[in-house]
Amino acid sequence: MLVIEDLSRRFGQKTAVDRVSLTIERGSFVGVIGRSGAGKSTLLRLVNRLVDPSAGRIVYDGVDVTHLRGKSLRDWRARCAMIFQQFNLVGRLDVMTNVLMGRLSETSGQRSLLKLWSAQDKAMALSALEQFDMAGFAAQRTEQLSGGQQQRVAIARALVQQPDIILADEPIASLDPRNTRLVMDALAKINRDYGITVLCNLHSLDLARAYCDRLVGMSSGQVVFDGGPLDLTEDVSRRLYGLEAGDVLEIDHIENSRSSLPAAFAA
Ligand SMILES: Nc1ncnc2c1ncn2[C@@H]1O[C@H](COP(=O)(O)OP(=O)(O)OP(=O)(O)O)[C@@H](O)[C@H]1O
Repeated sequence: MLVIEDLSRRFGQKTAVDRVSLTIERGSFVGVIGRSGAGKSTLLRLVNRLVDPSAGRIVYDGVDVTHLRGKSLRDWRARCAMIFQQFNLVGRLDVMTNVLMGRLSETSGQRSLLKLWSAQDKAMALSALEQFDMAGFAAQRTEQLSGGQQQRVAIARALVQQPDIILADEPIASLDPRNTRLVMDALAKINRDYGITVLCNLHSLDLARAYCDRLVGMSSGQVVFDGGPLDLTEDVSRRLYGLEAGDVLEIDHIENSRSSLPAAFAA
């Protein structure tokens, strides 16, 4: 279980994340939603300590990871794999090598420098690629793949890391609808088949409702909504995105629109 307690991060005068407290159950698929600048990316980066908090704590399975350093920090980062909007793959290397990079924390520095991956690591990488229909591209240079294919390679790399948590920061932001579905399906598969907790920042409310079992809405660094997909009514969405009645929302298919706000919305 991941427990975030009163977590804040300031950048100069700006408070990007403001006293956020959340308890994330193991195996859940949590969507983090909210306007641009709401603090979603910073929250994910705080969890795997790419950004250090100004205040608050992050506790995983009873262990405080807020101030880890050195090897303990590297171990923690290996347990929470990050997936980025821009894939962060090495384009000139082949797909297989990129996936094997996910095994780096388990491989000695010398062996990884010499690319002496074990047979077990290679089998694991190939199996991960197979799961996302990417095994046929194993020997291809990564930069020759489409965006959606590259993101599936990034997800395979995250999977071989054998993480407890996947932090996906707008993983489908630059993809077309078909690739968007393939990438979201890949994350759903990881979550379902391996019980890996997924925290995923999303701009699309339709996707958030379709894939996540819990939605956390942020505004000005604070959590202002925390509920299930059905709680995300049109009223809630309008408040979250600060829209006036009549503005066009990207969610057109909300069936259960109610005028009263559910308890999940912290007024
Ligand atoms: N390294 C930084 N230095 C200064 N300000 C930052 C830094 N990182 C984030 N911020 C600010 O913190 C606020 C939250 O940014 P963040 O990227 O977390 O929001 P977001 O909800 O992920 O936005 P988007 O959906 O556009 O990615 C913004 O006002 C941003 O400008």
